[in-house]
Amino acid sequence: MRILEDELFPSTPGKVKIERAHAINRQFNRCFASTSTMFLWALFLIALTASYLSFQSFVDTSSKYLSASWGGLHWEKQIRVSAEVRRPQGISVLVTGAAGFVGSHVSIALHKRGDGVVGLDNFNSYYDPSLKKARKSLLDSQGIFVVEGDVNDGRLLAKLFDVVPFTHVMHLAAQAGVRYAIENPASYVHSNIAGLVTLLEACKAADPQPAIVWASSSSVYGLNEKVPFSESDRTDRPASLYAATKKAGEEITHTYNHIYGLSITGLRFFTVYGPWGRPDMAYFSFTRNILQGKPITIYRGKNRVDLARDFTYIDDIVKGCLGSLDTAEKSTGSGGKKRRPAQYRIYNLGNTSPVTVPTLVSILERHLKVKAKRNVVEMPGNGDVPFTHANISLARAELRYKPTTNLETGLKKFVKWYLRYYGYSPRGSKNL
Ligand SMILES: O=C(O)[C@H]1O[C@H](OP(=O)(O)OP(=O)(O)OC[C@H]2O[C@@H](n3ccc(=O)[nH]c3=O)[C@H](O)[C@@H]2O)[C@H](O)[C@@H](O)[C@@H]1O
Repeated sequence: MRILEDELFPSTPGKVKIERAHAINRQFNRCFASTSTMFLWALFLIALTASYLSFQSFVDTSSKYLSASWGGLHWEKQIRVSAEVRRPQGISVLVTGAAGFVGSHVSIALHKRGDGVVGLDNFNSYYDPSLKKARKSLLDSQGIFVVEGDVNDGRLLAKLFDVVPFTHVMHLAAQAGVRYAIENPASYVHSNIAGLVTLLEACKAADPQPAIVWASSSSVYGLNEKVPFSESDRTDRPASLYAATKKAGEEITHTYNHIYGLSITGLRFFTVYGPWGRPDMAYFSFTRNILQGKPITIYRGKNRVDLARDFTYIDDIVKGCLGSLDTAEKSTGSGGKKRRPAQYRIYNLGNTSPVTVPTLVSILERHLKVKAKRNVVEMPGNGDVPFTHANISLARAELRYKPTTNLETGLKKFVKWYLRYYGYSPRGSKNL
């Protein structure tokens, strides 16, 4: 091979002898012949790969189409039936995050009073999806249809508005949790910012445009120290990325209200708890650990001050959500333009009586009849704030919001549900 190379590419051009030229020629022809064979083989392989890839993408596309969890006449019929209003002056509501904690409760409350409800949920695995599926089964059993899909799916949203002229959207789908933002920041941007914008785009384009009520958070008050927190207080110092995305949501919704005339109400929820709650929250994970005899970690603030939260019971929050939907004015835009200014509101939905975390644990111990193994540590700098406390005068005046369940009573109901749901016998030992 080296000889051939030397001959074909002589170091001194023009020194190839004539008699050797034929030999070179023969070798060159042989070589060319084998190169062209290789070339043909290469072409064949490329063609084979290309056809394999296009076949693969065809299979992908068609299987996506065939296995798509939405679409089709039967699906549309289910949506229409679920969205049917069964009372005079009733509303038809698209509830995002319907298999979530607040979403499932709100959906049931709306359906019970005769409003039309269609749920949307992506059933992600931020926490045990089997709990979300169980909530969905509960909704199914009451005749509420939940579409499996993401708020980032603009096509799906457009289709839903195509099938039903929803009067309202209750937007509760979000990446929740204050401290998880350290681990997975992108999920907050994906759901709380990108997802919100996709939803607002769909609402803007819908005809008629729905009125939107959505979940902001008490965490927007961040490092605010003025208590109780009022809607007019500063919210420009968030302490976590979660809070920052909720604050961004308030600004983004304002923009859509201003430009497109969407009627928008933002609700700042204060640490909502109760039956069918979220396993990532302290009251829930404490209960699990206490029952399993595992230690719980209680964070403590600077100078050994206990952390406190304005824990708010789910039924009170549901009343606040329904009050917001009922008082929401119509959106004023169409075809991408607003005809006149539309309603824009923000409310605190809290309980107005903060309780410290150690007190929360003591209440749980009483209801569970088990002593907790307390491990008190200094609050890590991962987004927590020392306390929350809602001023609810505005919601009281305008939504007739009036919380009635204190932490003692609310946790009793939660524990009752927890023991039953997870199969504990009345004596406290697990029934599995
Ligand atoms: O009100 C809100 O804005 C927020 O309320 C909760 O956030 P958070 O108040 O942090 O609720 P938990 O995670 O249940 O924590 C409650 C308290 O327990 C403390 N904690 C939590 C976990 C733990 O292991 N130990 C512990 O002491 C926290 O520091 C906090 O003071 C929700 O998780 C957020 O989605 C919601 O937006």
